[in-house]
Amino acid sequence: MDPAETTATASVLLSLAPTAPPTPPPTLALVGQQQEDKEHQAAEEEDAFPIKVTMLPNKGRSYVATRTILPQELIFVAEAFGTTMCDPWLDCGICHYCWAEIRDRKAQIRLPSALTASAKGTRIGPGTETGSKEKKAGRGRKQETVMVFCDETCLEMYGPEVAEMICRVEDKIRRTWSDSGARAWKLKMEPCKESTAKVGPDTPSTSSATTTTAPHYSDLIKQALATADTKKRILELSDTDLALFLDTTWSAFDGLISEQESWLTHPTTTTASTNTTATNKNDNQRNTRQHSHTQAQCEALYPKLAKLLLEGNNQATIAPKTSDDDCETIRLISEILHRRQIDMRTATSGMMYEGTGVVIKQGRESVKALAIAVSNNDEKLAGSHGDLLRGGQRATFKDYCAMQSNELILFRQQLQEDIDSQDEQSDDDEQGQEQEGQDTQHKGYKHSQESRHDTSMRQWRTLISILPNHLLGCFYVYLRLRDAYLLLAYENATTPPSDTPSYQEHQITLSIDSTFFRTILYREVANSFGIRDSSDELLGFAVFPRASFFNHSCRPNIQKKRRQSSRAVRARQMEYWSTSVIKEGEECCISYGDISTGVGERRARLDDMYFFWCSCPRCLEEEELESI
Ligand SMILES: C[S@@+](CC[C@H](N)C(=O)[O-])C[C@H]1O[C@@H](n2cnc3c(N)ncnc32)[C@H](O)[C@@H]1O
Repeated sequence: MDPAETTATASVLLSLAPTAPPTPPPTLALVGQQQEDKEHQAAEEEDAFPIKVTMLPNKGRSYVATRTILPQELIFVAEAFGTTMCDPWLDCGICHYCWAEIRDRKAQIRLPSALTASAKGTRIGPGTETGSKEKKAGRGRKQETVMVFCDETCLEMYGPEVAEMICRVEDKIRRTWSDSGARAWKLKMEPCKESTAKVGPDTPSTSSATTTTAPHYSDLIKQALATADTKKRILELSDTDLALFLDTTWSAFDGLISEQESWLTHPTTTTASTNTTATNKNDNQRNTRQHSHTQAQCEALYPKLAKLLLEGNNQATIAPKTSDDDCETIRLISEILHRRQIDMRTATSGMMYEGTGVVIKQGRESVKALAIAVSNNDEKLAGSHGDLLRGGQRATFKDYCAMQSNELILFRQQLQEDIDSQDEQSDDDEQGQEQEGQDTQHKGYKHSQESRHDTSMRQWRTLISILPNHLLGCFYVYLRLRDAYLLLAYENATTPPSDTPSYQEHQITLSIDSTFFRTILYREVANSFGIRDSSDELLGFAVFPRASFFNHSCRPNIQKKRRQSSRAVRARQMEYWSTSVIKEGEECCISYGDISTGVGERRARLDDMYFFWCSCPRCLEEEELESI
């Protein structure tokens, strides 16, 4: 079958929207008829989708065939919800929306410089990139953060405000965290406030509007240590207890950060406009002084916090620059956060996706609840996924949350690696820590002279010393992101309205808390797909929530292909094709990366990267052959 032909057919199938029948008068007979029509339509739609999500023993959710599938059938097309381009390829002539190499340089649009003009009325001019492989290799990359798009259509599809936001976030992420800058802010070590200011994604971090009473971080640190006070004890925790331990640890981290943030002098838009319009010289001087002081504070806060919270007895040193890998992660998280906000806006305006927004717009708590529901109730969720598929191609944040979170398994893997790599000396340290932990718990009188803050900080250091380095790396990325959002929120609050960036007009909220951060971060792990160009070079990564239910087999019956981008098909989509006859009820599997190696190597790689020991028919056969 010709791929191009089936592509078109599948698009039609996937965008199957029920044709609205003329609205009849509400008589009982017609209500019955409508019901029948609906059932008929549902049965037809069921036919259109040859796969459904189901639970399989030891494999979690998986797609299985709902009918016999013939070879070379296009099963479905998934659209990326979040993407991130590998660092060396940024600004090298790959469109950030459709991921096509930009050949027609006249149609190239660049961000952020071109955005303001384009938002007002288009400035598409000749680009400066050649798009050559030499450039792609990363040579000649400029320092400024830019995103390039084929043209206005691609920019529009990507979302100009999201693109601008990502460029601005990236500029902040790449700033150097220097000691000299950090001197401007002295962390306040006064007795802590009892009520912890919680800054959530729906509460801009510079706003003091919402404060919820949450346990104080000092209690949370104690609670985490009471759950487990050595690496080995953490490893022994059940899933539920480990989840609680991580929740408590991250909440303590949030509490420590939020307390310091709450000491900042908050800039307000009122002050900003007063500053620009005041005729009184003294007022102007006072405001300018206050602003420059606050800006210095904002710039210094997070570098200081990183030193205070991540260094200490863990012998970690804080990198002044964010690594390229971390920038890629942050770009992905930012895009997903902003897409969620667009979902919310769409839901609020009641335009599309009924149902979805009702849950999501309630904010952080709903996402937490949703994440818990997903992990506790996979079966129920699996059942509802047929609806998601039928709903159309465009994924939403709810779909993203439905993906498997790999936080616990990744944490255990990293902790085990840390333990394995410990030498005898560190084993001694561990025993020392164990002793110290017990001392902290049972012989509190030893430190009776300490202030409450000092005690908390000492206990915090004990806590981070038993966490895997990988988690400290996640803490660092989180601080970087919050730092960027704080600085941007400050800029927004102090920018005169006429210079307001478009993302502010669109009300993209600049804030994140650890619940959202973890929700996004640990679902990307083992669920994202590499995006490659025609010569198989890795350009970046994308998350396709609805494709994330394909399990792996070393003898796959489904093949994924990047949808060829053209002016007619403007999308960053992945197609899934059958490669053989698949019987009704049979599992539909893709392969996760290279399967050309031997069984041992394959299994080790899958275990390391995707956290499972492959027992597919091919692995079992090869294992048996090897044992003969
Ligand atoms: C992209 S997700 C696939 C969907 C997943 N099963 C779920 O419930 O969301 C990848 C994860 O699925 C599981 N998985 C995939 N293929 C598997 C296989 N052949 N055997 C066991 N587990 C597998 C692993 O936990 C892996 O990290």
